[in-house]
Amino acid sequence: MSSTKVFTLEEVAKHNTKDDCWLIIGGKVYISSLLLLLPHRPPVMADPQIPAQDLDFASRNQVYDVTKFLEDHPGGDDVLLSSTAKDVTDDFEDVGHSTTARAMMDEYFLGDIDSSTIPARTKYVPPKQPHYNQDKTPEFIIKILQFLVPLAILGLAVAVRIYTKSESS
Ligand code: HEM
Repeated sequence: MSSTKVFTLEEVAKHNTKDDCWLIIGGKVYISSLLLLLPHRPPVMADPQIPAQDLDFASRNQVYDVTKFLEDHPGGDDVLLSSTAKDVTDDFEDVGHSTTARAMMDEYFLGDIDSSTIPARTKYVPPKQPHYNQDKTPEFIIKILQFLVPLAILGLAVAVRIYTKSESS
């Protein structure tokens, strides 16, 4: 049995101040033979509670107590304080934290989060756009005509002028 503590989102959310700041950051946990290999992090032993069918890929969110790190965080304490009470894995990854940063995390590790307490992400559905006409042909024809019609009128005028001149002479 794993001795890692498991917290609910509600429990973690209570720790959201400068004097007591917990974060939920996860990662893709790849399992190779009996080891869980978290990218850029030292391998940890496979959790026997993870069902066998999930053994080639599993996702595990973890809870970190970063209270002591707030002042030293190179990205500032504000960003950490506004990262409480939610899964900030994507934000953490978007910053592109270095391997050094990832190695530091072990120092602040508290336990796992019960992922069933984290609300499922809502998938972004783009609003329906009015049908966009990909066919540019009519626009193109109008542009050509705008150029050709005055040219044709000019040509006609020149032709009439030449004709009337030759008639009179
Ligand atoms: C235990 C958790 C965390 C640790 C140990 C940590 C550590 C670090 C370290 C060492 C850096 C310096 C750059 C690097 O080496 O990558 C850094 C930068 C930064 N971190 Fe974190 N961080 C943590 C969580 C977070 C979270 C949750 C956010 C929020 C999204 C965040 C946002 C930033 C930002 C914005 C920078 C500045 C990046 C830059 O200036 O290029 N960090 N962090």
